[in-house]
Parts: sequence; structure tokens; C-alpha cells
Amino acid sequence: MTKHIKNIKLLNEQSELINSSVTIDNGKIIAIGGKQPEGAEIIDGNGNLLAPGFVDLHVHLREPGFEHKETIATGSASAAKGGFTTICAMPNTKPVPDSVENLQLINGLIKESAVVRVLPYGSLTVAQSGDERTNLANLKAHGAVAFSDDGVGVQLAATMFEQMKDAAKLDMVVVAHCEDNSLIYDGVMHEGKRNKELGLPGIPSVCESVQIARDVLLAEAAGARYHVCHVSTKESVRAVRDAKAAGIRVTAEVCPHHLLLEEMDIPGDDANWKMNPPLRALEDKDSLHAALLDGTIDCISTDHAPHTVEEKCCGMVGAPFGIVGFETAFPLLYTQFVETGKWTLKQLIDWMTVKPAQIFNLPYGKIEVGASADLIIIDLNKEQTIHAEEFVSKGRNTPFNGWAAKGWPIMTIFEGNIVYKEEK
Ligand SMILES: NC(=O)N[C@@H](CC(=O)O)C(=O)O
Ligand SMILES: [Zn+2]
Repeated sequence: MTKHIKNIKLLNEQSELINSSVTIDNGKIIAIGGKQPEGAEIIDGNGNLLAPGFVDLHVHLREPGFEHKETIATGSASAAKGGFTTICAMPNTKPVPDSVENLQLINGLIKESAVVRVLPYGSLTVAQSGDERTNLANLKAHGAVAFSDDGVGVQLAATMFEQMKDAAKLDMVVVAHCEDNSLIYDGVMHEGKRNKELGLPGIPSVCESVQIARDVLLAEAAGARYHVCHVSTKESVRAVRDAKAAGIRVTAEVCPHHLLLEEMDIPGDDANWKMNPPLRALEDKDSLHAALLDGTIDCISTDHAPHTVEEKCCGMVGAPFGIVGFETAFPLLYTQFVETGKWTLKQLIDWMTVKPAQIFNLPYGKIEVGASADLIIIDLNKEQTIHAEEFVSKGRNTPFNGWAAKGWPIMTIFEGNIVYKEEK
């Protein structure tokens, strides 16, 4: 069935909104600005923005193994509501996608219940233990989008180096959660000012940056493509910036919460403010903004990490790290940084669409003839307060409960089908 989305605005390179229309057929975009085809189903955009569906390189869907926190069905529906149509699922599930058999199991679950495109990672080591290396060629052959042990850092340089060399041969990206276990010190938040005020153990910045510094040198020696997860410190930014300047094939992501919050915002010993890496100092936050703007950091990823209310109930010590992200990412960033004139709308959309897609060579994140019809209609004027209890995700773990934000996705189209529509 042909669909014609009329009365929408498209963003041009100058970040101007241009009146247009988009026609889709058979899951693909077949015309931009064309006439309404005879017999087409009409979707009226009511003058709102039509953007490419967001692409998220870093998400946790919890299935298989932790369905009490999230499932592929609830996680992908949450993604759809947030405007995400391509999401890359991290391997910290049970079982871990460390073998063809386990990856096939996950592929089957995705096929059964995902409402948007879910691309699974393969792990770098068996059971993410950091010891035995996985067979990357086999994982690639069965659909792994990239390789990562996210949730934990790969501790041994030799293990990382060997996997980088194999990934380079396959022209696949190694994606790293950078954390040196000997420098965590049982910390639950940033080692800085606020953790001392709260009397809570801290994680020093160097815990992250030291492993990035190691890895960029390993990536250079291996000739590998290397992507850094959730960069949070100014020293990490410097390590990535220097590596890029040296011609090393490194890319990096930043999460909305690290752009929006810093350690002094943490109201108290509340686990909805506990995530890994933790909220750092103001100067770290500032350096992340500068890094996005100068291209050191390539894209924004949510690190959607749902946990149960029970797990997050009782203070930071003992609670798992992580916060949800899909349903608040765009409106928060739009309200705080586009509406205030710090970023253009085009910059924000690019950091959430074409930029992440390019890192994995994915053909998504663009509105062009022939592209998959993965589209979102965003009402930039719609203002709403965030209520965690209304999330489609099973997770309620967010520090943004009660925040007001503008710019809400009101319809999400995946491969030509409507997978989310706002309730009026
Ligand atoms: N970011 C987090 O705080 N938690 C993630 C793991 C991770 O992304 O490192 C999780 O799986 O809960
Ligand atoms: Zn991580």
C-alpha cells in the first residue's frame, strides 16, 4: 500500500524547515515533494517536522535472561515511542551472544517480537568474562552488527589486541566500554566533590580514560576500527581527539545524561542517578559539549539501561548501574540545547541518525529516495512533563522524572508501517 505523508517539514543542510511531502511504498521512500499518488493512504503531518528514524548504537533490551527488567517487545516499543527505528542491542544478556547458537537464539527472539530494527552485538569474549575470545567471523556471518563486551571493560590488552586484529580483517567495528577494573574501587558515583558530600565511594575519571588511551594505541597497531562507548570525562575526550589527529580509526559516542547533568545535580543517595560511567564534573560535561561540536565525539547514544524499581529503590550502594533513555532523549536534548540556541536542530538530528549509522556503515538515518521508510513525525511545539510511570519501557529508572520538555515524536514509521502514534 502506498502512503503519502503530506504537509510536513523537512530539514535542509542549513537547518531550515522546508515544506514538503514524502511518498512511501513497499517499505521504501519512493518520492520526496511529489504529488499525492492516486489511491494512496494519506498521513497528514499537520506541518510538523519529518525526520529520519533515530539510530542508537548502544541499548540494553535485557532479553534473553532478564525479562523482568525489559523484553525485546517492551524495549523496542519504548524505542519506537522515542523515535528510534534502528537500535543496536548490547550483549550483556543471558546467554551472552558469544556463539552462533546464542546469537541465533537472540535473532529468533528479535524476529518474533521487535517492532523496530534491532541489530544485536556479538561479544568479544565468551560470557563477557574477558578470558576466552569469541569467533568474530562466525558472529559476523550470523548477523552481529559489531563486537563489544559492553557492561564491562576488556581487561587484558592482549585479548583486546587479538580481537581487534580479527575485527580488522572482517572490517567490523570493536565497540568498547572502557573501565579498568583495578580503578573502580567499588565506587558508585564520580570520585569528585559530590560523592564526598554524600559519603559515597567514588570512581575516578582515570578508570575510563586509561583504557581508552590503551585501546586507541591497540587499534592503531591492529589497524582496527574502534568505537568508544559513553565517553564521560575530559581526559577521555583528549585521548580520542589526539587519536583522531594521529589518524587512528576511532569514533566515539556520548549519552544524553552526560550532556545534561553533572555530579552536583545529584540530589542525594538515589539510585536513579546511578549509571556507568557516572555523572562527572561540570568541566567534564563542558568538554563533552565541545567535543561534539568539534567532531571529536561523533554521535549520541542513549545507553538505555532498564532496571526494576526494587533494584533501584534503596540507595546507590548495591543498586545496579543504568538509567532508561529512549523516551526522553530527543525532547530533553531539543529543549535544553536547540531551543536555547546552543545547537542547530540539524546538528542534533544528525548526531542521532546519519552520524551513528555511518559508524557501522548502516544504510539508515537519511530521508532519500530508495531508503528504508524509517521516519518520525516530531511536534516541536508539543510540551509535556516526563512521568516515569507512563513509560512504555518496563524501566522507571530515570533522573529526569518531572522535567518538562518540548519536541515529542508523535508518529514513528518503520519500514513503511506505523509502529507508534501519539494518543490524543
Ligand atoms: N550503563 C549502565 O550504567 N549500565 C549498563 C551497562 C553499560 O552500558 O555499561 C547496563 O547494562 O545496565
Ligand atoms: Zn557500558
